[in-house]
Amino acid sequence: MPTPTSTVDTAIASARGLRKVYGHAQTEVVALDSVDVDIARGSFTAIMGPSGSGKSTLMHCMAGLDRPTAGNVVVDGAEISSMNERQLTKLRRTRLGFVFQAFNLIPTLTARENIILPVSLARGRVNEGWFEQVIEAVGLADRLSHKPTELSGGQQQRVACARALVTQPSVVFADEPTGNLDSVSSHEVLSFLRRSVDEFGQTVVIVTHDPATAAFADRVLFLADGAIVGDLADPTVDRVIDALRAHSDASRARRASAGPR
Ligand SMILES: Nc1ncnc2c1ncn2[C@@H]1O[C@H](COP(=O)(O)OP(=O)(O)OP(=O)(O)O)[C@@H](O)[C@H]1O
Repeated sequence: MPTPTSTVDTAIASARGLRKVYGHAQTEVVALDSVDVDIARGSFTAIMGPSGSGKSTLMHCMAGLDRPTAGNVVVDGAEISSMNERQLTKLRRTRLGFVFQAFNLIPTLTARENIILPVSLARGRVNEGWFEQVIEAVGLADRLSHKPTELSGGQQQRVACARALVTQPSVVFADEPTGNLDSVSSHEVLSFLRRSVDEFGQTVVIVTHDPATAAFADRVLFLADGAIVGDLADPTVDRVIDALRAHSDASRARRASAGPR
C-alpha cells in the first residue's frame, strides 16, 4: 500500500524496510520485519500492540537508541542508521527528547537543573522564553527549586516532559510515560504532551498499552509480530479497544493457519 504523499511530504521521521533481529540461530528473534513508517511533523502518534510485538524496538531504532539490522531511519533530514556513536549521542541530545516510564531524573539536581540538563550537557544556552512557556504549560513554576524526592510521581514526570522539550526537539519519544502514574497524574502528563503538539507544534511518539492514553493521540499504529498491522486516525477509547480486539483475532487466525512450528 503506497504511503499518502501528504504524510511523506511533512514527515519528520521515517523508517524504510526496518528490520531488527536479536540473537543467532536457535535463539534468533525477529523483533521488527520490514517496517515502513512516516511520522508527520507536529503530530501525536501512539504505538500499540501485544507484549513482545516490537513497540519498544521500533521506538528505539527510530530514536537512535538501538541499531536496526537492516533498513533506514531518517529524522529531520538526517539519515541516522549510518551515524557513528558520537553523532548519535549528539543527535539524541540536541534534536530528540525522551520520556521514560521510570522518570529517570537526577536525584541531586533541582527540577530546574533537571529540565535544563540537555542544554547544559550540550554546553548551550537556555532559551528563557521557551523555558517559561514550557514551565507554564506543565504547571511547575512553583516547584523549580525542589529535588525529585520532594515531588509527586506526576510532578516528576512533568519535569521529565519539560526536560524532553527544553531543546525544542524534532521528536519527543515517550515509552509508557504514564505506566507508573495514577489516572489524575496520567491525565496531566498526557494533556501536557497534547498541548505541546497543538500549541507548540512539537512532534510526539508514545508507546502505550492503554487505550485511554492512545486516545490522546492523532493516530495509533498497531504492531503484531514485528509488523505494522493497523493504522487508526482520530482514535477514541472505544475505537482503539475495537481495533485491538480485531488485530488480536487476526493474529490468532494467522498463527492457527501457520500451524505448529
Ligand atoms: N535485547 C534483546 N535481546 C533479545 N531479544 C530482545 C531484546 N530486546 C527485545 N527482544 C525481543 O524482541 C521482541 C520485541 O521486543 P519489544 O521489547 O520491542 O516488544 P514490546 O512490544 O515493546 O513489548 P512490551 O510491551 O512487553 O514492552 C520480543 O520478542 C523480545 O523478547
